[in-house]
Amino acid sequence: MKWAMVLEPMRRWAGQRASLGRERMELLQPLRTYRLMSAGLLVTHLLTAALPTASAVTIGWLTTRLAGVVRTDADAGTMTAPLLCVILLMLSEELMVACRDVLQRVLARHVDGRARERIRSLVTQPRGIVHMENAEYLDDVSRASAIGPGTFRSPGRAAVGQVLLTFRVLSACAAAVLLGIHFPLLAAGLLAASLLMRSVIRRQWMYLASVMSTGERGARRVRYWTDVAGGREAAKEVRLFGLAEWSVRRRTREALDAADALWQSRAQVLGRQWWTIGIALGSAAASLLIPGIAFRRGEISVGELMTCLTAAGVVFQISFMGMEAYDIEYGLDSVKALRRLEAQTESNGAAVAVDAPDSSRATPAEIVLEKVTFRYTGSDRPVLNNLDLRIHPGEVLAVVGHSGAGKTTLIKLLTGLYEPGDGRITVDGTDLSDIDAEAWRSRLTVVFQDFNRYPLSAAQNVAMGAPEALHDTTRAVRALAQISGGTLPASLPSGADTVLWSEQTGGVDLSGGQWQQVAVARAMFAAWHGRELIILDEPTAHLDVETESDFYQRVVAEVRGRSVVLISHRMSTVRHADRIVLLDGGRVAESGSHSELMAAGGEYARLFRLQAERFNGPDASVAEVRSA
Ligand SMILES: Nc1ncnc2c1ncn2[C@@H]1O[C@H](COP(=O)(O)OP(=O)(O)OP(=O)(O)O)[C@@H](O)[C@H]1O
Repeated sequence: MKWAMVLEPMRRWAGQRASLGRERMELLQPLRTYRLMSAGLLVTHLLTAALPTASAVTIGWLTTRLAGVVRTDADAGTMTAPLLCVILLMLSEELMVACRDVLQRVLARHVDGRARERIRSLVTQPRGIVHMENAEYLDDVSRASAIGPGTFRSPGRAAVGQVLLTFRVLSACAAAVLLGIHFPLLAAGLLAASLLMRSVIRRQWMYLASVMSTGERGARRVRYWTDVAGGREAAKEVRLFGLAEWSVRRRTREALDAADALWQSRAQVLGRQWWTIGIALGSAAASLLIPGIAFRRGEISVGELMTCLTAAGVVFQISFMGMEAYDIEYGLDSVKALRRLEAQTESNGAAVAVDAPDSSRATPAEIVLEKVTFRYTGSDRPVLNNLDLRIHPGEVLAVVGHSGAGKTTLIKLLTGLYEPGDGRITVDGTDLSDIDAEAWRSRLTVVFQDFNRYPLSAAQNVAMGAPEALHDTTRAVRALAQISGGTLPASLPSGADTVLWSEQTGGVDLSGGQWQQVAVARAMFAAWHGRELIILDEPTAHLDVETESDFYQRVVAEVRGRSVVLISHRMSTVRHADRIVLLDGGRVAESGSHSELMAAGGEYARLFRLQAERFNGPDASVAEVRSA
């Protein structure tokens, strides 16, 4: 029992050391890619580690000669050789440090560049993005991507920092051996005390680094409120609603809250410094007194005294945390976050590619949703619940339903951005999860409600619908003209070449409706470039009545032959669809053509009448309903 009490902490300590060693070795892995530079770095390190010990010996030699000159009137020329050696060693040390620093910087940049590339490929992976809305995932993206010059997390600086630290320890050990020739106990004690001090300070910094790491979410909130308080996006509402002062106060409060935990931990760490100060004072006193007393007693010469004092100084230096220690701790945080992102991406399951992009298909695929259930992370309520839906090849399917019914979620499942929790989606009988995500994406196009607005020309903004055909400006302009009845390109200062970004000279910003025309033109352009499934989420929400009334002829008829999924709250937009489904309670509650659903007199008919009444009054509604 007693043995167990002693052995258990030792076992735990050994386990911690081993895992620390593994983590540190992992930091060095990326350096293997740059063998030549890494070899150069090792050479400069070896020399900079050996030079302080050599300097200690030479300073002792010089002091002995100096004492000889002073005491015995010996020829001053005897000092020339040791003096030259000291100067040469000092210059070499400076030169080596300069070379080492340059190599370190270049290597760190290379490693960071690779890490950034890896993060980019992970966060832009084509499949399964539901985890991206996870706060933990976003924390890890922030931790992993805050790298490079000017930021404190850098796997590159951590790697070169680890090499530097190893050589600093080696240099301290070499100096301890030199000191140990005369004072073995002092050398062993000083080395142990210096390493202990370093370990205590390191633990404190690790603790602070972990507090900083958990502050990512707070930092994101501060960035958000900074944008609200001073950014362009929120400027209109902030000024109109008189929110300027309030938003600045809110930002300040968020910033103080975010900093609070760190300040408290810093105060805690500072309060515990007496420990390290005590060890430092004891070590310094022993390093000066023991050789000093030995010299007074005549046990060592003045040269040996100088050698011992210089060597003790080199050993003692290891107790100080250089910048490399912070680089290691913070960089390690970034490396661990990257590993977690990799694990998360793998757990999302990279699909086996069984299908190739095929834009030359004669008919679009049949898409079937079988008993699909989906709930968002952290929510018990399924948004889609045992949903069955078949999208026939080439049909125009309208999806309607109340706000929050799950229409946009359905799109994200169809496009493979999300994966069903239960049930499955098949494309011509093949499970969507078995189809290569990128190949599937190349067969469809989507206009989301919050589509992207690129700071590019109008034509390029349209052509982003089929990036492989960015050069095809003719069709991009045609799509834009088609959706706007020719008005949009004509109204722009440089036509379709006008950059849609007011911050660029000659650039302009568009109205909400004009932007929507660009987005819909993007879908048409994509259809002309072989996309077989066209998904439009509220494509007419911002369009004027005239453009909306022509929407079907201008857009849907134009992409006939492809399957179209059309989501809209505007019944006038959806009524011409081949089939309309109404989502309710996570399932398809009604399905049929406009006239079938009107005849059935269900929820769709009620919603249609309600909208018709609003536009035309109750009488017109009756006429509209009859004619439907
Ligand atoms: N990222 C998310 N995390 C958690 N819940 C979400 C998320 N996105 C949507 N939801 C929830 O899922 C439900 C369905 O949302 P969805 O956007 O699919 O509805 P919708 O039918 O498209 O609504 P609308 O017609 O207003 O666009 C809503 O209750 C919404 O709160």
